[in-house]
Amino acid sequence: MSLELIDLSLTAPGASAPLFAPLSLVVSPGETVCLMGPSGIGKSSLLAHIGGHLPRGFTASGDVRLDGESVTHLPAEKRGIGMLFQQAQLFPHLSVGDNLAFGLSAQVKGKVARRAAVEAALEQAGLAGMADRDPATLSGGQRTRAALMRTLLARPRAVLIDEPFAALDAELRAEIRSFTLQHLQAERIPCLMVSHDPDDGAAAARRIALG
Ligand SMILES: Nc1ncnc2c1ncn2[C@@H]1O[C@H](COP(=O)(O)OP(=O)(O)OP(=O)(O)O)[C@@H](O)[C@H]1O
Repeated sequence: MSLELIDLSLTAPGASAPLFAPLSLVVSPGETVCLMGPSGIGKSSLLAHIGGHLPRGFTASGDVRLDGESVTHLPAEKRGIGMLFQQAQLFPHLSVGDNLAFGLSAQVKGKVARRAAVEAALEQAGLAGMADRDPATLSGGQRTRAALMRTLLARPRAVLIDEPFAALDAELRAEIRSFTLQHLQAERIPCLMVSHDPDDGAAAARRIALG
């Protein structure tokens, strides 16, 4: 799987000029590219655009391709792109296991197979036995790992992450960062990560600056 951006450019509502110079980039299978740049340059808006969630009023030009196929005109739910944010968003009304099952690809059929896939993902994330827990009872690091597993279970074609480790303390941040990047690499999923943290940049395969 690869994620390709071709001459991508965004203009904020009411602005007369694009936010940044046209961006062209290929993110290879399993590669994580860290996107850096000053506050307000449009990093989060760029991720939103790639994911198909660009807020109303923005205009965009250029193309987003997955494995060479243009997805620019597809709605978000048809792109197969997973997103992870700073506040690991688990549904508070569902158990941890049901949160992961919610992400699980429809390709996994049957109750038993789906439960086994969730159990295996929990175990990989060091969350074995926590399927029935309420997300509010998890630590920040456990929540982030659970959110990552929910994203991976959907078998995304690419993953976009926005400041995903910023809310964690320094020690946990390093652990969760390497856990996340290793999983994306193992699954050969291309990843674009927005971060201000130089350690995130150093852990990524490449760094690019918007400007
Ligand atoms: N709904 C909106 N209407 C008008 N302008 C907006 C809207 N949302 C964002 N912007 C503007 O678009 C620009 C890009 O915002 P964005 O959040 O993508 O930047 P960023 O690089 O992610 O910033 P930060 O690093 O501070 O999170 C900013 O200048 C912001 O003011």
